[in-house]
Amino acid sequence: MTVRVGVIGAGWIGKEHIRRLTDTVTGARVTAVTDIDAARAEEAAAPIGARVLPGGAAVVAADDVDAVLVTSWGPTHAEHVLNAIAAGKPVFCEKPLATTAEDCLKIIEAEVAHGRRLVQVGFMRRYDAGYRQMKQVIDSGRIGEPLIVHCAHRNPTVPESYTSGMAALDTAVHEVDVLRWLLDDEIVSTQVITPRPTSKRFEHLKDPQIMLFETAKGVRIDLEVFVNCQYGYDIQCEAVGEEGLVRLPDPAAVGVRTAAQHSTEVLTDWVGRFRDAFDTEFREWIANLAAGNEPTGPSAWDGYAATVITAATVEALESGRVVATDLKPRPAFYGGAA
Ligand SMILES: NC(=O)C1=CN([C@@H]2O[C@H](COP(=O)(O)OP(=O)(O)OC[C@H]3O[C@@H](n4cnc5c(N)ncnc54)[C@H](O)[C@@H]3O)[C@@H](O)[C@H]2O)C=CC1
Ligand SMILES: O=C1[C@@H](O)[C@H](O)[C@@H](O)[C@H](O)[C@H]1O
Repeated sequence: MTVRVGVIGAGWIGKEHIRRLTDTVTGARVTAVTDIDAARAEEAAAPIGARVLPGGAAVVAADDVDAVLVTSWGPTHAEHVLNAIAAGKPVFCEKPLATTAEDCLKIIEAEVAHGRRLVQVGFMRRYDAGYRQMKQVIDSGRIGEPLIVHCAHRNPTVPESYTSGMAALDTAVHEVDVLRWLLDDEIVSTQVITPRPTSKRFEHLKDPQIMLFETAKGVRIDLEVFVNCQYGYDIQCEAVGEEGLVRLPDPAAVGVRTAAQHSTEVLTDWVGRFRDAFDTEFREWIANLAAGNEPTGPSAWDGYAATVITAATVEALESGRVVATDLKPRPAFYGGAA
C-alpha cells in the first residue's frame, strides 16, 4: 500500500522531507502541500504533481491524504496535530510537538481518548546509526550503570533572529530527547552556566552555554551548546559508566595526508550530519503505517517532556537557578505506571 502524505509547511525542512518521501522512501507519495506562502507551496508541489491546498485543515481533511506531515513553524504545530487526531489520521510533527506544555497535554489527552497512537515527533537522532549503537552498548550493560554523560552541540553560526532561549528550545531539545531515550531515564532538574561569550555572536546572544541536567537515577549530564563555533557542525556525546565508556562516532570521512598534515572533513550543517537518520526515520514511519501499525518513534509524551524540560532550561538560564522539570505522571498509554 502507498501511504499518501499531506504536508503542512513547505519551508527548509518541509522541502527536505518532501524530497525524501518522493525520492528515497519507498511506499510513500506526497499528494498535497500547503504553506501560508502560496508560492512556496506551489514550488514544492508542482515538480511532484501534488495538489496545493489552501490551509492545514484542508490537508488534514483531504480524501487523498492518509497521513499528515507538519513542518510549519513551531507555534502552529499544536493546531495541525490536534486536527489530525480529530480526523483519526497519523501525524508526523517536526520538533517541537508544541511550544507550550498546555498544548502538549491537549494533544496527549486527544490521543489517549482516540485510544491508538497517531502522533510521532521528529526527533531524528534516535535513528542515527551511532546513537543506536551507543544505546545497544548501554542496554547490554557492557559499560555498567551510566554515571555521567558529556555532550556538545555546535553549529557554525546562527542568524540574528536566534535568541538565547533557542539554545535550549531549538538546539538542546535534540539532546534532551536522545538522552532520555539512551539512558531510559527522566531529566529532573536543569541548570545553565554561561562562560565568557564568544566575540563572534550577535550582541544579544548568550553563546556558548553549558547546560547541566540531572536524571531521576542520578546521572549528571553536561551539554555545551555553542552555536557560533565557526568551524563546523559538530555533535559529540560520551557516556561514562561504572565499567567503561561509550562514545558517539564522528561521521565517516576519509583521512587526507598532504603537505605534512593529516585531516578529515568536519560537516557544516544538520542536513548532512543527520541525512541517514532522517531517511531511516521516515522509512520506519512509512513502513509502520503501510503495515497498519501504530508509529513506534518518539511519542506525544516524549514531545511533552522535551517541551517542559527545555522551557525549564530557559527559566534556569534567565534566573541563574537550578530548576526542577516538574513533569506530570506519565499515563499508562505511554508506558507509565499510572
Ligand atoms: N529535526 C530537525 O533537526 C529540524 C527541525 N526543524 C523544525 O522544523 C520546523 C520548520 O523549520 P524550518 O523548515 O527550518 O522553517 P522555515 O521557516 O524554513 O519553514 C516553515 C514553513 O512553514 C510555513 N508556515 C508557517 N506556519 C504555517 C501554517 N500554519 N500553515 C502552513 N504553512 C505554515 C512558512 O511559511 C514556512 O514556509 C520547525 O518546527 C523547526 O524546529 C527545523 C530544522 C531542523
Ligand atoms: O534542529 C535543528 C535546528 O532547528 C537548530 O537551530 C540547530 O541548532 C540544530 O542543530 C538542528 O538540528
